[in-house]
Amino acid sequence: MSEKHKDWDQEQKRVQMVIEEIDRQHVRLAKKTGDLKEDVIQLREEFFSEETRVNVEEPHELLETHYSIKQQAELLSERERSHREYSKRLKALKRLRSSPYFGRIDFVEQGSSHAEPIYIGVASLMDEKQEDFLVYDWRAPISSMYYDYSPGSAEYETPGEGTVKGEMTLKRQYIIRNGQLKGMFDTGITIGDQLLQAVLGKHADTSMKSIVATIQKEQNQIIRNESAKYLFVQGVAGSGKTSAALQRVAYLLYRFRGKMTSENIMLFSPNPLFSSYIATVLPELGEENMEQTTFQDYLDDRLGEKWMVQSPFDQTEYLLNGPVDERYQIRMSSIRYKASLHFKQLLDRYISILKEKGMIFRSLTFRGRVIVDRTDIKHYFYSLDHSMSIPNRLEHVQTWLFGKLKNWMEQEKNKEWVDEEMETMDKEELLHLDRKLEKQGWQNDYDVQREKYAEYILKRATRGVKKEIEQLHFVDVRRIYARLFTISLTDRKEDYHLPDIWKEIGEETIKRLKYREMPYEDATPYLYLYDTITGRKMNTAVRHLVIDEAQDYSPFQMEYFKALFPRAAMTILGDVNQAIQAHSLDGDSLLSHDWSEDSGIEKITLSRSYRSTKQIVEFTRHLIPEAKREIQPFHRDGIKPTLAKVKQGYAHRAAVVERMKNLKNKGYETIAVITKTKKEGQKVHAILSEYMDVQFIDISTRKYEKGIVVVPTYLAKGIEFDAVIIYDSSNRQYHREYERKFFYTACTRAMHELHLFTSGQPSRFLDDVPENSYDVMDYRTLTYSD
Ligand SMILES: Nc1ncnc2c1ncn2[C@@H]1O[C@H](COP(=O)(O)OP(=O)(O)OP(=O)(O)O)[C@@H](O)[C@H]1O
Repeated sequence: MSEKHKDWDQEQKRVQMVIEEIDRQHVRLAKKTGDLKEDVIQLREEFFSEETRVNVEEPHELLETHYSIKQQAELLSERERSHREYSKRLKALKRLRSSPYFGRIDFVEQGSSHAEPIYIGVASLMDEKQEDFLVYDWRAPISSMYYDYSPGSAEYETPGEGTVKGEMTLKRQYIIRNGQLKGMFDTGITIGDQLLQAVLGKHADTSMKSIVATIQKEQNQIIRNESAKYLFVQGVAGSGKTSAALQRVAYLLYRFRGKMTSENIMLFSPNPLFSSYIATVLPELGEENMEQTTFQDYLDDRLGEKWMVQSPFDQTEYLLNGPVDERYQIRMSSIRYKASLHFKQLLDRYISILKEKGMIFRSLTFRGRVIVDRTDIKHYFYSLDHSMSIPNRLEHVQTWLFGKLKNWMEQEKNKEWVDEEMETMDKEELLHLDRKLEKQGWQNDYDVQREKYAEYILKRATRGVKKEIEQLHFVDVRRIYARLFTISLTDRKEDYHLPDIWKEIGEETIKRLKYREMPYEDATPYLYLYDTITGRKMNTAVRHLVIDEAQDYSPFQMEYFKALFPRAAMTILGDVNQAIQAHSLDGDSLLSHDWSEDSGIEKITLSRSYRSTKQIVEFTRHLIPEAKREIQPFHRDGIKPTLAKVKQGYAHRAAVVERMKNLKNKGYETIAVITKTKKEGQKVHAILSEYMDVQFIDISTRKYEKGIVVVPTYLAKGIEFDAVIIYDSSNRQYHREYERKFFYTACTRAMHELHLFTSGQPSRFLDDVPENSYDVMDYRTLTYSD
C-alpha cells in the first residue's frame, strides 16, 4: 500500500472512530436531556400549581411561602439553563456528526519531541474519558495556527500562559460529508487554495455561508483581534469583510463566554434584505444571532411617531435623479456639512451656550388653556444653578411643573367642566369610586363625595399632561435645533468651516422642519442635540457594536454611536470605493475619516477579492484607477466580462433577455439585473417581466428567491449573485464622477459572470479599463422582429 493510501485509510478510520464517539455521546446526552426535560416540566407544574400560591391572608406563612417559592424558582431556572446547554451541545454533536473536522495540524511544542495532531472543527469534542480533545473548536487558541502558519515554525497565544512556540510538521485539510472522507489535501503557504477554489467556485446562495474551514490569515487577524477598542477594516469588494465580521462575533462569543452573550452584541446593517441574507451564518456556527438593525429602523423608532423621517435611500434617489439646480446644490452642501465633525463642534458650542441662554420651551397646556406659560418655564430653568447640567436642571423643572400642575388641579376642582364630566362618568367608574368611599366611611358625606369625584376627574383628564412632563415634551427641541440656523455666525464662519451658502442651508432646513419633515442628514444631529439636552439614557448593554458598510455612515454618526453605546468596542468594516451615500461622495465618511487622535484604534486592510473570478476582478479594479493596485484577484478562472453594444429600444431588451436565458440555461441560480436607481429598476422590471419571471427588490424586500432579480445598486450592496447584468452601462447613466462608485459597486456583485449592455456611448469609466480585459459584442447591426 502506498504512503498516500495508507494515510487515507488511517484518516478514514479515524473519521469513523470519531463518529462512533459522537454517536455514543449523543445517546448519553439525549437521555440526560430527556430526563431533564421531564424534571423541568414537573417543576413548572409544581411552581404554577395552587399550593405554591402565596398565602397573603396568613402573614406568618407569607415568609415561609416566599422562601419556598424562591428556592423553587432557583431550582427551575438552574434546570432550564442546563437544559438549554444540553440542547445546544446536542445540536453541536449533530453538526459534528456530518463533518467532524475540516483541518489538522501536527505541532511539536518547544521542548517536546513528539508531534501532536490537532484536529479542528466547528465545535470541540473530547474522548470518552474526557482527557483528550478528539476535535478542537476552530476558535480555540491552538487552532489559530491553522489559519496563521504553513508548516515550519509556528506559535500561538494563550490567554493564561502567553506565547507557545514550536514547529508545525503537517497541515492538512479534509472534505468530510455525511461521515465520509471525500477529499484530503496537505497544504502549503496559504490554506489550501484547492479547498478555497472549490468553495468559491460554487453557486451563490440566497443566504451567506460560514467560512471557518478556509479563513485566510489576514481575515483571521480581524476575527481574533482583542486589543482594539475600535477596529477599522478597509477591504476591497468581495474581500470577506462581512464574513470576517460574522466569524468574529462567533469568536468573541466563544472567547468571552460567560461574560458576553449574543444580547451584548449589535450589528448595524445597510438594509433589511442584507440582514436576512447574513442571518444564517451564526446559527450555522452554533451561536445565537446578535441583535441586527438598520440605522433607518433606529431612526424610525426614535422619530417616526412625530416626524416624516427620510431614508438614506430617498436621499440617494434625490442625489441621482434630482434636477441639478440651485436647490440641489444647497441640499448637497447641507448633506456634506451636516455629516461632518465641524457641524458637531458647532452643535457642541451651541449646547454650551444653551446652558446660559436660548433654551426654548413649550407652555404646559390643558385643552388649549395654559397651565404654565413657556416664559415662566424658561425663567425657572435659568433661575437654577448654572453649574448644573441641562438634563439635571430639566429634572428640577419636571418636579416644579408637577407641583404647578397639582396647584392648578386644586383650583380647578370647583369648575363647571369638572361637574359636567362627573355627569358623564360611566357606571363602572362610579361603582369603583363608591366602593372606595364606602371603605373609607364617606359614603354618606356628599361634600367629600363630590371632592373625591372631582379629584378623580382631574386625575383622569390630566394624564396626558403628566406624560408630557415625564417625557420632557415641554422642551421644544425642534425649535431649538431650527434656531441654530438663524444665529448670526458671520464672524465665526472659519472656526466652524461653515459652507458659503450657510444662510440658504438654514432657510431650507427650517422649512423642512416646519412641515415635520426630517431629512436624513438632519436626523443624527437632531437626535444628538435631543439626547444631550434631555440626558437620555445610554445603551450600556451593548458591549460590541459591528458596523458593516461603514463607508455609508458619516463621521458625525460615529460620534453619535460612541455616545449612544459608551461601553461598546466596535468593529467597523467597509470599502471607501463603494461609498455611495451622498455625504461621502466627495466628502468624508466614518471609514475614511482620520481618527488618529482617538485612542484604541487599529486598522486592517484587506486587498484580495474572493468573490469574483480573476477576470471579473481584473475588469472591475480598473474602474477605480487610484485604487487599482490595492485590489488583488484570487486565482479563480472564469470568462471575461462582456460589453454588448445594442440599438436603443426593442433591440436592447431583446439582447438582455437573450443573455438572461443563456445564463439560466447554463445553470446559474441567482442572476441580478442591477440598475443605478429604483426609478430605473422599476422601468427595467416592467420591461423584463413581459418576457420572464423576474422579482423586483425594493427597500421592503426581506428575502429574495433564487432566479432573476432586478435590484437598484444600493440594495444589492453586500450581496452577491452568480451572474450580474448591468442593464444600462451607457455614459448617460454612469457619467458624473460620483456615479463611478455606483458602477463599481454594481459590477463587483458578480461571482462568475458579468455582462454589460449599452445603447449609445458606453460609460466613460470604461475608458480606464484595458480593452483586453473584456469582450465587446456589437449587436447594432442586428435586426430584431418585435
Ligand atoms: N476565507 C474565505 N473562504 C471562503 N470564502 C470566502 C472567504 N472570504 C470571503 N469569501 C467569500 O467571498 C464572498 C465575499 O465575501 P463578503 O461578502 O464577506 O465580502 P465583503 O468584503 O463584505 O464584500 P463587499 O464589500 O463587496 O460586500 C463571499 O461569498 C464569501 O463567502
